[in-house]
Amino acid sequence: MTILDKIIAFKKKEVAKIKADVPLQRLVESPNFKRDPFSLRKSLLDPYSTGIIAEFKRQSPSKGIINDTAKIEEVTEGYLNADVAAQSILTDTSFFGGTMVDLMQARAINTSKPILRKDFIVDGFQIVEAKAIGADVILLIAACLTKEEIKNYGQLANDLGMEVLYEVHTKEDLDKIELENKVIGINNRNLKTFEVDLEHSIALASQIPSSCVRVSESGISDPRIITGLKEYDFKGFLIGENFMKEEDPGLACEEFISQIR
Ligand SMILES: O=P(O)(O)OC[C@@H](O)[C@@H](O)c1c[nH]c2ccccc12
Repeated sequence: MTILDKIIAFKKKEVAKIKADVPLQRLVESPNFKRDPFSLRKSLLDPYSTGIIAEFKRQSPSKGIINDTAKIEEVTEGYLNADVAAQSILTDTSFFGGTMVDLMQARAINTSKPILRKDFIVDGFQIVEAKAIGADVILLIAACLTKEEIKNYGQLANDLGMEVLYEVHTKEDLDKIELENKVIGINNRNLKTFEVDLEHSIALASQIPSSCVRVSESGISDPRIITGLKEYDFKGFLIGENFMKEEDPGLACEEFISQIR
């Protein structure tokens, strides 16, 4: 059993429990439900966009604790000051140490840029929940969903006015998605082995139609990597640990961005 299988099995139980406790109606009545989500696609395609999607991540199964003192409000302010294209916030608690409250607190401060709810979506309920906590974008990880689930969950997110970042790591993942006009994130990290390989991502990028917006995720720690990835038409760059490992992630992000302008 891989760690990804373990996470998904755990997630399914967790969601079943929350679903039994929280009526959908309560989510729909949340004030965030009325806001018009920001578009990740638009933000990444803006000619002045830095393309950086900066993540708030306290820990991960592969790295253990990354930062257990950073405050979501301060990091959000720092990332916005640094001029990120979007924020990504882990809401999984058991494996990544994030919470839905983190996202809600970030939303209260972030009134201009898209927020991605980074979690393992295994049920439509989590998509409604994402909207209720103030997310603009959800992540759908192709490796842990069927073709039908990807289509249905993508449709549900769009019906709620949200966008989807479709995450792939292999050609099989890509084959499960109706690719046209989608925002596709190539995860440089294999979620089954934790191995990071940028070359693999670049090779996979050639299989993605030009109507898609390409995002490169994970293991990016050097501004020169961004320059290289731009040559392969990547428009978004999802960076977590490289910022979060610093005491002041917002400042680290600002310094990074000053080197790619
Ligand atoms: O910290 P990194 O190596 O910069 O990676 C960020 C992000 O890509 C990574 O956290 C991630 C990518 N896909 C995921 C799916 C679930 C949880 C986390 C992730």
